[in-house]
Amino acid sequence: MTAAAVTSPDAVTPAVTTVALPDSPDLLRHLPATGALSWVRRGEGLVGWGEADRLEVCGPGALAEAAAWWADRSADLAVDDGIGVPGSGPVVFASIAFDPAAGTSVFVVPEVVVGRRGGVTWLTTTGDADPRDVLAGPLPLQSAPARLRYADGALDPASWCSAVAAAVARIGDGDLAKVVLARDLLVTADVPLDPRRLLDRLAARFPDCWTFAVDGLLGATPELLLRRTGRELSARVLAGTAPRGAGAEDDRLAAGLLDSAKDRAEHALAVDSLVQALEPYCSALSVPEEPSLLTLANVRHLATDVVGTQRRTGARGRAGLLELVDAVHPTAAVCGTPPDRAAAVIGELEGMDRGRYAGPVGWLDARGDGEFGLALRCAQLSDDDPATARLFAGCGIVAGSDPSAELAETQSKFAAVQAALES
Ligand SMILES: C=C(O[C@H]1C=CC=C(C(=O)O)[C@@H]1O)C(=O)O
Repeated sequence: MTAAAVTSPDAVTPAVTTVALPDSPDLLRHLPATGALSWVRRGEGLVGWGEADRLEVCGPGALAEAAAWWADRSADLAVDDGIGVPGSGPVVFASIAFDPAAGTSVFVVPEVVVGRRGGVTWLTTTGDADPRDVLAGPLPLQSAPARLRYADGALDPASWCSAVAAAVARIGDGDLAKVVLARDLLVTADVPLDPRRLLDRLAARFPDCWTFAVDGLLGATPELLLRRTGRELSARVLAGTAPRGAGAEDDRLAAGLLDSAKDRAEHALAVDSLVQALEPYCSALSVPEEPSLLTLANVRHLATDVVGTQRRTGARGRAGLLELVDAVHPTAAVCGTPPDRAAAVIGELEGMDRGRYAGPVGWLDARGDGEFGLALRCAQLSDDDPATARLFAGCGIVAGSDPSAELAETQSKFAAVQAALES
């Protein structure tokens, strides 16, 4: 069966030009009020806007279809790239559904991109895009909403805790080893939400995360699903979370996370799922034996940075980034172990459509380099009402998980976007 795709009707083959820009330390401030595209960490990355081309795709084979579409489109472009680094020249931003066979994945080729890497800043334009707005300098942000109202999403807290208890019982019965259960929270502001303000606040509070935006899904994710630079592949796997505390309590919580057998088991399943999927594509793969701690403003995670080299020959050596993403997603950081049983339990117990939450999000260039994170700590802005959004947070459930502790963990994770909305 082929995937159902919606593309721009009369795509032409425009010219793509990349030129150096004077240093521009705050990429996010260049974004216009609507249509923000972003992948920024510590002031480097890419922002974009406008749509030179777009693909929406859904169904079995969706990512293979998207890869063929991008190969076809990018091969046709007349490219003048005076910079020649990953992310310069033609790029496509992507936000892939958690389940690409059932949900819609979105690919956007911007008209304008501003990028920064290793202190070098550039501007890429496609077709007749007019870059004068960029060169005019950063735009002011709108003021924060005076009032925000929160409402339960699909499940209220008590029902979600029952779902966690049911998952723990399934794990106890031996049906599966781990499942990631998520919940959503609805937010309504007294004024339209300003995506630029949200991105600005997220980037300031979460410098170690990737601040992303594609087609109204905005967030700051700490988890790198897969980066490809030439034949080098890298990932940051996260699973196992502790709250932050004040003073000595914070140190105690950090030590407790590193020592927690439950969190280590939950983490190991996530690392194993990535490694097993990536290994066939690699001639070398380096996986630290012990996880490290990643400390964020709201939570701490167990983290493992994996680095590999893609095979030089054979079909797997030629696999593009989207094929690799298709192979590794969903890891047990967002789905579970074994993945098919975990996906069934998610469908049965979560009571909501994840959409693009917990799906791969990032960018890809015409050389095949790119970066994909997992869309976590994020908000889906509503198409219908610009003052409302849906926030998401999930937790890995394993043997011994306590529903009320998992509920508290979702609240700590929601706090990332809530703080950005409120400041
Ligand atoms: C599914 C989420 O987080 C994942 C990533 C890091 C830690 C996780 C955990 O400890 O449960 C989750 O696996 C989320 O933030 O919505």
